Amino acid sequence: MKVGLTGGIGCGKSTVVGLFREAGWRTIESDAVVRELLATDAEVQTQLRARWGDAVFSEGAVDRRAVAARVFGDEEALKWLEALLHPLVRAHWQTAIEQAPEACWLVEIPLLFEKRLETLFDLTVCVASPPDVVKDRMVARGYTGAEIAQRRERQMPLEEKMQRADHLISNAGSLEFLKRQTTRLIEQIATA
Ligand SMILES: CC(C)(COP(=O)(O)OP(=O)(O)OC[C@H]1O[C@@H](n2cnc3c(N)ncnc32)[C@H](O)[C@@H]1O)[C@@H](O)C(=O)NCCC(=O)NCCS
Ligand SMILES: Nc1ncnc2c1ncn2[C@@H]1O[C@H](COP(=O)(O)OP(=O)(O)OP(=O)(O)O)[C@@H](O)[C@H]1O
Repeated sequence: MKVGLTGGIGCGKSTVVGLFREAGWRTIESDAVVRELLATDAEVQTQLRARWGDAVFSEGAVDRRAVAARVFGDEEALKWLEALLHPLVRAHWQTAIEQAPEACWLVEIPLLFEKRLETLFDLTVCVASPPDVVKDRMVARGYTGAEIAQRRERQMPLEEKMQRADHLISNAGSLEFLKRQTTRLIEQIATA
């Protein structure tokens, strides 16, 4: 079973991934794979340095905030970064799944529908939170309102993701509420 998980920025994707993992699922988070590539992949770092120089490095490591400032307001720059990273991210999760194709896999992909990857999965799940709730949670994590808005503008509207997904999880309330729905969904998938 292969499930693709998506949702808007800060809607709770990573939290849902953690709940599936606790339930014994194998999980992959695209955002975490990207962070790993930026932190450790020499070729990716060489490409970033060739494009933006030392301005996107801090003490030898990629400065993600500096990269974000360059790409989220510049469509061409974002396209370039996506072309560099997306094939590597996709190869990462496809290779992992190939090694245990019969296992239950949950793959978190923020741009699941934007990049038309949904056909690669048996089921899709969207986790959704209202914009004001997202803002409070993301500001608490150090993002500014402008940074959140810029990322959101680069994504399909959340309502459309919700309509396209096979299952919806509402993360408008407490963590307990989120956990109850996710547990119920995991049971439903297991017995389907
Ligand atoms: C620009 C980068 C360095 C900023 O890193 P940062 O740690 O601040 O953000 P993080 O990676 O945790 O992403 C946070 C959220 O931003 C949104 N986001 C990230 N990349 C994109 C994108 N290409 N388009 C739209 N939204 C995006 C997602 O909702 C994501 O969950 C990083 O997001 C990046 O390299 N993005 C390009 C690769 C990509 O498309 N990743 C997302 C799916 S594979
Ligand atoms: N129901 C909730 N109640 C309180 N805090 C929550 C709840 N759900 C998520 N959070 C917190 O909100 C923040 C965003 O959640 P999470 O990281 O799971 O979202 P995400 O969709 O993966 O975010 P991103 O788009 O940045 O990758 C985190 O700090 C998380 O701990």
